[in-house]
Amino acid sequence: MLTEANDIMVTINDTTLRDGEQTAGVAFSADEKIAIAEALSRAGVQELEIGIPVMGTAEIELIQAITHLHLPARLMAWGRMCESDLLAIARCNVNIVNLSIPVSDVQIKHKLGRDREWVLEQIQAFVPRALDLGFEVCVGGEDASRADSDFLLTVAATVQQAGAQRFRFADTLGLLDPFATYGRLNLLRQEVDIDLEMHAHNDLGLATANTLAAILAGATHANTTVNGLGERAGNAPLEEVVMSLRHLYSIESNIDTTQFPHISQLVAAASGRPVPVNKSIVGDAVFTHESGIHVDGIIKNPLNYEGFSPTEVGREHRTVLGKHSGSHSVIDAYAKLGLILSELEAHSLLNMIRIHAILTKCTPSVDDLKRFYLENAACTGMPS
Ligand SMILES: CC(=O)SCCNC(=O)CCNC(=O)[C@H](O)C(C)(C)COP(=O)(O)OP(=O)(O)OC[C@H]1O[C@@H](n2cnc3c(N)ncnc32)[C@H](O)[C@@H]1OP(=O)(O)O
Ligand SMILES: O=C(O)CCC(=O)C(=O)O
Repeated sequence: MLTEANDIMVTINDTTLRDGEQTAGVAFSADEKIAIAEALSRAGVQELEIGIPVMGTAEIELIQAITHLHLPARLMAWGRMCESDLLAIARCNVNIVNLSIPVSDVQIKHKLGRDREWVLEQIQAFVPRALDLGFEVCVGGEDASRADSDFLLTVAATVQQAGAQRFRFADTLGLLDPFATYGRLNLLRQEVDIDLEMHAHNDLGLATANTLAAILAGATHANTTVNGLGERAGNAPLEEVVMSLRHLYSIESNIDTTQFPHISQLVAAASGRPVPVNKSIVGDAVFTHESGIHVDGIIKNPLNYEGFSPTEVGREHRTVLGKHSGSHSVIDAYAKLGLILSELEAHSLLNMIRIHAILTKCTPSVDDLKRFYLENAACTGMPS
């Protein structure tokens, strides 16, 4: 049975600075990492996964630079569940350590050359050691979506018995759909009492949907990245998960969503990965309307064509003229220039606007509109 959505509390753990930076070709500078961490924390993101200490001294220094900011956000470092990574993490002042271990047979055998028993022994050995170092411990189940179902439950039970506070379910290859995600997380929820975190990848375009499904099934934490940055097709975008939770399920993450455009631009610039114009929530064009019927509806009442107000995410509606405009759009656009049109003038100008849009594939500028007005007046002999 579905959990009652309004009883659900979700903690966002944003991994832009870990999995986000793993995007091929992306490397943040120290200043960029600090600026992103500050912006996310200022917006109210509760947890940040900020790096991989075993990468070396430079990375540890960067992680330490962020811990020294004493941000309100709780900080997590990532490592493999092995000696070298735990020793490196021990040099960092983070609150939470994520110790990652493959849990699918394919990775246990073909990546590590080990067996299931070894995985359970590692968990039993390393979780207490990380706890002794004073960290809150999350065990990252890499490739959990391809793990044998019964073994995954044994892993989760072992994680709980070992004393860890959280198990991260990683759909490492982005292979699940929301129904399978719900089923997997629901079984885990019944097996253990510890926190569960969903880490989704977007290879099939389902990262947000799978993250929501995991939360409805009882996941307490959602791993996200700004703009959906991350390995290959990326992770679940922060802005999509937060807005979907709010608008689909009335689950409030207490994040200042008006900060999304700023954070998105910051990450886009630092990563060199521009935001597609049609990217939900933060794309440049997602609150821009051209179609005549839509613009007419928006002019009459924005509720006609908005699922949520763009002001909620620090944006505003924009209407433009083009091939699909109607006469109301034209009258409105000219009124904004102080020119009151008759119906007849609006229709003539609409024809000129359509021709312009077809020839140039651009919306007309203010200068174009003024020129069309004068040309139309000259043709019809009307006073301009
Ligand atoms: C799904 C994920 O996103 S996991 C996170 C992936 N992120 C990254 O890899 C980014 C940072 N990585 C790095 O800087 C480097 O890969 C390091 C420092 C972690 C390791 O570097 P190297 O020691 O040179 O090893 P390399 O990366 O070539 O190979 C990975 C090794 O880790 C092992 N490994 C992988 N996962 C685990 C694990 N959870 N526990 C233990 N060992 C692991 C592999 O088996 C391999 O070791 P092997 O040669 O003994 O088989
Ligand atoms: O094990 C983890 O913490 C998750 C690692 C990861 O990024 C993934 O599996 O996609």
